[in-house]
Amino acid sequence: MARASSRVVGADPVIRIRDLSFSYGDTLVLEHVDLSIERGEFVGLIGPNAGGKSTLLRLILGLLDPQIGEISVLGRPPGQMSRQVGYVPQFPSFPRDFPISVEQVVTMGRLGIGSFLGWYRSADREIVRRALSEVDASDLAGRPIGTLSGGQLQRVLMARALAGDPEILILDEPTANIDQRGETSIFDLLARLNARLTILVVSHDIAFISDYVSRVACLNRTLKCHPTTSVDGDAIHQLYGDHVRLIDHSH
Ligand SMILES: Nc1ncnc2c1ncn2[C@@H]1O[C@H](COP(=O)(O)OP(=O)(O)OP(=O)(O)O)[C@@H](O)[C@H]1O
Repeated sequence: MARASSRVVGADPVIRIRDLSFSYGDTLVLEHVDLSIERGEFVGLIGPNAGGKSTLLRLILGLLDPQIGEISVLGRPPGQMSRQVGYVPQFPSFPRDFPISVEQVVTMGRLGIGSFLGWYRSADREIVRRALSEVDASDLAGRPIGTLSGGQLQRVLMARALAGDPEILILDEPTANIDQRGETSIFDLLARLNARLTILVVSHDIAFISDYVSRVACLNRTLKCHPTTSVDGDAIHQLYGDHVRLIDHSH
């Protein structure tokens, strides 16, 4: 099993968040959040339900605008850098007979990048083929998207994000509906991708992700960062009570 990245991470923030606060109406969801993620980092974002994790991701993706504070992605406002950010959303599901193949889903990751007309077409197909191969899903290319298992679907959605040739990969609970073997295999794949991509992944499973990530950001309206070495069960229970899943994967 791959373990936390040993890459040298320099002072080159790809995501910088300063004093960010965000409310939905009267409900304050994020308060004075500061976070700087360096190029090459593999950061786990954890926290209780409704702690604001998905909201923070939406702000980083430029789908929401900060009301107070600043976010920059690769030195620019988030919405301007969407091509450089690959996103794998939470719990997607498709009806079994949804008439789109895996290859077509991954090709959507090229939308807005190349033209699908003329000579770009074969280049796009080659990139899609490579993305599927990188996530070990080449054999799924012709399958209808609705017939995949949870783990297969996650890999395909990762391929879709990779097809856009991003610098940053953001995943919202990629293993929420997957058994432990599938979870290990997805995180081994992320560890491999971390050789060339900065990764931010939301998870509830702190014990598991500690083996992979270099840093854990704990979000419960406010945010605290910990190096993985200092995150233990007691620390997490003090912060969140029983809301965060702690699983011993050593068996
Ligand atoms: N579009 C919205 N309008 C109003 N309130 C919202 C909206 N989206 C989220 N919320 C609320 O904001 C809070 C934070 O939600 P968010 O989805 O960011 O948390 P989360 O940490 O991702 O939760 P989970 O772990 O359950 O996915 C919750 O109370 C949620 O109900």
